[in-house]
Amino acid sequence: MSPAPTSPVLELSKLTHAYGEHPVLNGVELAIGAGEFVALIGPNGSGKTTLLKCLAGILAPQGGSVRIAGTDMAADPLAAKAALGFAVDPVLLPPLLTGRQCLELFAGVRGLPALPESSLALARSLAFDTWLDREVQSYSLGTRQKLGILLGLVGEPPLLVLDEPMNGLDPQSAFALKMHLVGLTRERGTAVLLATHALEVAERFITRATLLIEGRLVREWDTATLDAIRHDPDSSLEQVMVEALAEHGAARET
Ligand SMILES: Nc1ncnc2c1ncn2[C@@H]1O[C@H](COP(=O)(O)OP(=O)(O)OP(=O)(O)O)[C@@H](O)[C@H]1O
Repeated sequence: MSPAPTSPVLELSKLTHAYGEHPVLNGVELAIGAGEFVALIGPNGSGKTTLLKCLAGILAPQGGSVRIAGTDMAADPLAAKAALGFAVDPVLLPPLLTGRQCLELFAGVRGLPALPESSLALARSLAFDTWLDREVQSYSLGTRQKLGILLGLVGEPPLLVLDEPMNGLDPQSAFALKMHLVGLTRERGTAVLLATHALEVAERFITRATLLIEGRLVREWDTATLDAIRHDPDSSLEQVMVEALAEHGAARET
C-alpha cells in the first residue's frame, strides 16, 4: 500500500501583490512538502523578497492565499506564523538587547519555557556564542545576520523561510548553516524555502529549484533533474538557469 499523501507544509495559491501601480507577484502557485529543501531563484527585482514577505505575513498579499501547515494566513495569522521560522532582518534587531535576550524573547513568543539547546548548539556552530551576552549595537553586520537567522530558527518550526541567508557570513559559518539546514530537512522533516543567487552553493544540497521571473514561477527542477545535473561534469545549475533565463528573455521579445 502506498503511504498516505501528506498535505504540504506551505501552499501558495494565485498569490498576487503590487506596490502601487507596479505589479510584482502575478499569481504565484507553490507547494512545499515536509523534508523538501527548495531554492527560490530569480533575477534582481523578480519579486523573491516580496514573495517571502507575503508568505511570512509581513506584507498582506492583494490576492490569493498562503497556507502554512494547513492554516490559512489571512484567517488565523498567529497559528500560521507559529509554524513558520523567518530570519529577522538585521536592521530590525533591537540595538540595546543582547543576543541572548532577543533569543529568549523569541522562545517565549513560541511558548517555550527556556531557550532551547538547539539554538545554543547552532549559536556555537556559527561562532555566535561569544556574542550571546553582548548588546546587538556592538555587532558587525555578519554577526547581526547570524542573530537574525538564529531567531528565525528558534524552536525549529516545520517551515523555514530564508532570504539570502549566506550573504555576509564567513565561509565556516555559511557551511555550518547549510549543514544545519540539511540536517533539519533530513532528520526532522523541516521544509525549507531559500531565496538565493548562490547557485553553485544551492546546487549541492537542495531537493528542488524554482525560477521566479516577473512575479511568476516559470520553471522548476525536481530532485531527479538536479541529480542528473550534479552527475553531468559538463553541466551545472548555474548554466541551466542562465539558459532558462535566456529562453525566457527570448520568449518575451517575440
Ligand atoms: N517597498 C517597495 N515599494 C515599491 N516597490 C518595491 C518595494 N519593494 C520592492 N519593490 C519593487 O518590487 C520589485 C521586486 O522587488 P523584490 O525585492 O521583491 O525583488 P527580488 O527578486 O528580491 O530582488 P533581488 O534579487 O534584487 O533582491 C522590484 O521592482 C522592486 O523595485
